[in-house]
Amino acid sequence: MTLAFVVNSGSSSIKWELLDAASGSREAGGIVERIGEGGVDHAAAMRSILDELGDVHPDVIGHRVVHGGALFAAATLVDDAVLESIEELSALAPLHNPANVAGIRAAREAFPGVPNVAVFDTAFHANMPPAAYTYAIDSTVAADHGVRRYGFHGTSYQYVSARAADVLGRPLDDLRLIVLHLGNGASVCAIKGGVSIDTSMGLTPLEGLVMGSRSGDVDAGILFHLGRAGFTLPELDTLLNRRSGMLGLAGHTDMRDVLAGVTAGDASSQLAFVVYVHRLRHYIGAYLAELGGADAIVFTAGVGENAAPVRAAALAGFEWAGIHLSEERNATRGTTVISTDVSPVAALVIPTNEELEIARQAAALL
Ligand SMILES: Nc1ncnc2c1ncn2[C@@H]1O[C@H](COP(=O)(O)OP(=O)(O)O)[C@@H](O)[C@H]1O
Ligand SMILES: CC(=O)OP(=O)(O)O
Ligand SMILES: [Mg+2]
Repeated sequence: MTLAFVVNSGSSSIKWELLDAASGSREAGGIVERIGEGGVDHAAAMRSILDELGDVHPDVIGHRVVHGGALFAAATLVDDAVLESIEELSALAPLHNPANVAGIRAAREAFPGVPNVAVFDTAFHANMPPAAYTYAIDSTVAADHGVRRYGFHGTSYQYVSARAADVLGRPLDDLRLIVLHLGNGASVCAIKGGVSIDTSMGLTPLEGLVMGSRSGDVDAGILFHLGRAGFTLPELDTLLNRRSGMLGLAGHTDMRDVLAGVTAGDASSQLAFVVYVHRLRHYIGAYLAELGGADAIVFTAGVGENAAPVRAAALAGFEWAGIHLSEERNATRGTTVISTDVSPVAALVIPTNEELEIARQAAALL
């Protein structure tokens, strides 16, 4: 048994678990939400988690670190130099990396001598081809400032793609998968033989899909237009990262509220829903082209695992590509295979487990 303490620190929450990395058996766990509201910061949240944890002796501590930049292509044992690099990458992920650094500092202090491992969201995408990760801007400016596409949610993609191969009973090496990680932050990944060949998030976790409060893809010209109208840089950052997406369109970040609004006939919720789905379909089509067809389309994370109407709308009319959804299976909670028996492309719902994947990768470095 390898007892792992896992800290999954997001922009506004910390999920934690104490588990056996070998068996996956969970000893304790919890979540602190709404960090940043009411004076609670990530350091205070970590102190309350450590209090709740009490007198335990983990063999290893695994941390989700969102941005590893071009420096980290795999999970890494944390020393002072690594911690400093993660801190320097905060410029590329200001909502996430400072929280990850605070979590690592608190864990080192609470458990002296226990190894800490950083597991990066970006690592899974480290082998994307240049055609997918290069922005067509002045190459000197891009090189000087680390401006390229990195991609995120990689720990989730790694876990879910391996599970998809289990479900399909085929080796991951042979599979073309389109995985949609639809949480509060959301992205999609084209995975060929277990390798990410493209993903919708870019330099930061802002690009791509419509999210709870993030816009996803927009014309960069919008920034100049609003800048000339007097918006400051921090205001533009807040606008696109915190006041856009479903919140900006419908007044709710939570898909449950948007779906309730759709049912109640609320016009702004209906618009938010069709914009959200339109973007999903855009990427499914693009990744079908990039992969040369798919063996499975996989839904995961809060929205992907729970919102049947989103899955149905995302895959409607894709029969031409061999995707045949079973309405009945899709509507039945807890069903893994939601395509029909004759569908050439499988549609799957696979709950993600970033904590278990982090525990395994952390334990593997001991
Ligand atoms: N039953 C449900 N129906 C629709 N959406 C849901 C349901 N349960 C959760 N969600 C959505 O999942 C989101 C959270 O997903 P999660 O993967 O936990 O996100 P994150 O890790 O980014 O916080 C919520 O914002 C909510 O919109
Ligand atoms: C990278 C990212 O968007 O993370 P989250 O979904 O936890 O906000
Ligand atoms: Mg998440």
